[in-house]
Amino acid sequence: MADALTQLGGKQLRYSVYCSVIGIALIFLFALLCHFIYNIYLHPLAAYPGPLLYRGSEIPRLIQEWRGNTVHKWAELHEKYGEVVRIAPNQLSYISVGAWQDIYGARGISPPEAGPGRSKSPAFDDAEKGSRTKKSLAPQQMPREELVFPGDDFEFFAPAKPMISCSPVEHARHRRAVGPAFSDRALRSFEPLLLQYCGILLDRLEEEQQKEASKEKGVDIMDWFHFAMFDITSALVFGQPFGNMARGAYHEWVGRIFPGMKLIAWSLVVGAVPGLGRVISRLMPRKVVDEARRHMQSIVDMTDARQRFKPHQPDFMTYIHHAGNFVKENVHSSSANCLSADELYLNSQLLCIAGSETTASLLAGAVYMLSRLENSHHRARLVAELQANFSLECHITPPALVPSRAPFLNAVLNECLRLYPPGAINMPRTVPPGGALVDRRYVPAGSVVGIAQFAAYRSPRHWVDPLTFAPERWLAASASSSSSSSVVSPPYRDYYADDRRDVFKPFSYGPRNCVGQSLALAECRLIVARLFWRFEVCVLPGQDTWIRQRTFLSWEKPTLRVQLTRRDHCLEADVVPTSPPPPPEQLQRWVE
Ligand code: HEM
Repeated sequence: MADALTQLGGKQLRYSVYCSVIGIALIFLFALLCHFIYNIYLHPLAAYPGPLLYRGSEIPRLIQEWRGNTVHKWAELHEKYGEVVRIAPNQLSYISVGAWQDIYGARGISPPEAGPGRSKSPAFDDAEKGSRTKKSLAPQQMPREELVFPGDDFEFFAPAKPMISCSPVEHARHRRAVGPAFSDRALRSFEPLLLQYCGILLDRLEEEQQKEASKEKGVDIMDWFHFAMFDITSALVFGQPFGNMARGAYHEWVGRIFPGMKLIAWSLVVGAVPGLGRVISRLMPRKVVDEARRHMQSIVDMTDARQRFKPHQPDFMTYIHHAGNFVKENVHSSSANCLSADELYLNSQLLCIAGSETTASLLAGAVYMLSRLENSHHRARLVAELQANFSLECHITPPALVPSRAPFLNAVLNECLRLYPPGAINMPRTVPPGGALVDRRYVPAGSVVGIAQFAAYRSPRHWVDPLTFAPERWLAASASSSSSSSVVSPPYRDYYADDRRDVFKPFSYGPRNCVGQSLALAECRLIVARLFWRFEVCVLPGQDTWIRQRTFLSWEKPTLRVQLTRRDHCLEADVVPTSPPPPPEQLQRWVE
């Protein structure tokens, strides 16, 4: 009897536990449903178009981020829904020309436009007042979206931030401190270093190609572009290279970058789910956290080591203003122009990654595009331009490759940046208090907005034959903007006349645009020109889908196998500079 009663009591208890769990789950689902319905019908962004699930819930966007599929998905959605798409309840993606100025421009908040059917929003009055009062404190720009990492384990040197994610006021100081390293004078002084590393890259590629194993398998030029660009940038940041090219393998620090990017991208997805971030951070294996700490410690060691010696040629640190290794305060006044030690470490890491990953993408994109069978006439035209201009490889220098002197080379690079932009993911900004007009429509404060470069550059709304690799479209641009019409044949000029070239800003725009643009272009022009001058480059079969890549902060680039054959014209030629490079003050300009 007692047993039966206990059994009955146990059953009842289990029953009431089940009921409570089901009840809580139902309440939770009901709350989610209400939130979904609110997002669809009542949210301030309710009037913006987009797929139902994306408008109602954050989950579909997070799934795309997790899968590394955002750039392709946003391109698909823009084709379906137009120039602005609501990709999450609180987030808008744009591909229109006007959005560049409104989101990234120095005046993040545009003046309201009076016009038919466009009433001035009361919220906009606040925005205008706000912008007037704040003007004296900071240049008006939309702040970057605050990224949420799970836990504090990956927030090294907090509260210091690197220039790419600091507040608008701090950002101006960072740019003043770092800017001199990218001045015309500084860039000219880096020329000997670029020539030296470009020479090493080509020689090492040639050695690799001659190895028995490479006869069939070819050379993985993707790895070699990574080796070279991380070597160049580390030589510029730390005064000495990582030594990837010398070793023919990744330096330990560089090797951690690629899985690290994926981990950061996934951490941001996890961090975006309320509550989940904390849980995951507690469960995060200590090994991962220790690895991240070691990674950051290497940056500190390399940056500190650079302060103790003077490299034999100028580098970024020759020009960057910083407050010395042990000064961590007193640099935060808005009129200062130097970095604290922590900021220097964070910016060293930023420069190292931003300066290498992106250029390696552009170089690989150029090799892939030019080597495709259907583009062989473009490759022939590039080689013809190089052969007409240069009889020796050592004559190919950054000043000799500016657009006015090597128009087709520059057109090729532009076309690669269009079809395969290294900064492909949306660069998110948060609309400041008071709201903003983006592309002539009001967007409330707190919304996240950004341009989808990949989608914008492949949209038939903006480009004639958008998916065709056609460097001529850029020659048409230069022909119409200059008096010289001899560089382009008339049919091209007419055919691509409707291209919206003003939407093309692969280095972004405004106060937070790419500080390394001129350096990046000089590096890529030099390497592509010398590579195609010296070698016939042939991508091995079976790699047609190489360009269909996922993105985890940057492109996840697979191997790219090529065969390199030295051209006849340089069998006998002198490919090594015979005289030492001239001193920097005698070098010509290579920024136009
Ligand atoms: C083809 C090569 C490159 C491309 C396409 C590119 C593109 C970009 C883009 C789109 C941004 C804006 C990112 C954002 O707002 O979220 C950016 C920022 C930046 N880039 Fe580049 N970049 C390239 C090469 C370089 C190089 C060579 C360096 C330096 C060595 C560099 C250093 C930076 C830095 C420091 C920032 C942050 C600027 C700031 O926040 O003020 N980049 N880049």
